[in-house]
Amino acid sequence: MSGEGRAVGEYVRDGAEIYRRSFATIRAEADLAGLPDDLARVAVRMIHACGMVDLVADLAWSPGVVAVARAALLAGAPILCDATMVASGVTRARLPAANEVLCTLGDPRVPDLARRLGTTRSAAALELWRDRLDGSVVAVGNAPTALFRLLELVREGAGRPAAVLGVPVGFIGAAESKQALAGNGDGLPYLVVHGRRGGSALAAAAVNAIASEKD
Ligand SMILES: C/C1=C2N=C(/C=C3N=C(/C(C)=C4\N[C@@](C)([C@@H]5N=C1[C@](C)(CCC(=O)O)[C@H]5CC(=O)O)[C@@](C)(CC(=O)O)[C@@H]4CCC(=O)O)[C@@](C)(CC(=O)O)[C@@H]\3CCC(=O)O)C(C)(C)[C@@H]/2CCC(=O)O
Repeated sequence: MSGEGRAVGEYVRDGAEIYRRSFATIRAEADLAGLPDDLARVAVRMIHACGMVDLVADLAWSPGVVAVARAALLAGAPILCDATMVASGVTRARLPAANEVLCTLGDPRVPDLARRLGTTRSAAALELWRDRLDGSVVAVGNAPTALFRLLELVREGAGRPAAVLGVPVGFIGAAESKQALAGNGDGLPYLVVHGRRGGSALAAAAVNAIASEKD
């Protein structure tokens, strides 16, 4: 009923305290026991971005992926993002080497490329990654077709990312693209959330956690 319930004034206003309590709640409720320590930190931040403590059950990763991705960022690797939403979510102040954060989806050449290649704009945008792919950290949060295309590019020898954070969301191709990444026979380091769940916020949260040792 309107006018009843908690008074509007009673809520936590201290940002640091909100983060502290959130992370404590996640650590109390999520089953992080099976995760390496560095990945547990990443998982906490990803759960923080989506509110689902059971996300851990769908995580899959290649051994050492967090260390590999962090080393690449420390060495100045660019972060290649499928969606501007992912790129916008990356906290620049956390990046260890003022890393470039690149999303080519809005490039004016992309609509024509997509028509010519008969694919989505998200996948066509990766054609403009060719000279940046080697040693990069790739974050796919939205588009399954981008993740599929990335794997094709790697197969074609276009370049080899240092690590791929593959968490596209959705119903058509999302689960399959993540299975393809996790099953890649190219030894490409990866982190995925299997199934339909994912999203730009999760991809950005993973980058933010890997980028900095601060919570
Ligand atoms: C099929 C697509 C899906 N999009 C999803 C969810 C969201 N997408 C948003 C927005 C704003 C954008 N999505 C595009 C990437 C657009 N989405 C697609 C495509 C049609 C194909 C991608 C694919 O299947 O691989 C794609 C267009 C394309 O040709 O590539 C976007 C570019 C469309 C546009 O506005 O131009 C745009 C991204 C903009 C950017 O950030 O750079 C949503 C915010 C939806 C909304 O607008 O309401 C939402 C965001 C989800 C997120 O966390 O990222 C799905 C569900 C992922 C879906 C793919 C799978 C499916 O089952 O449908």
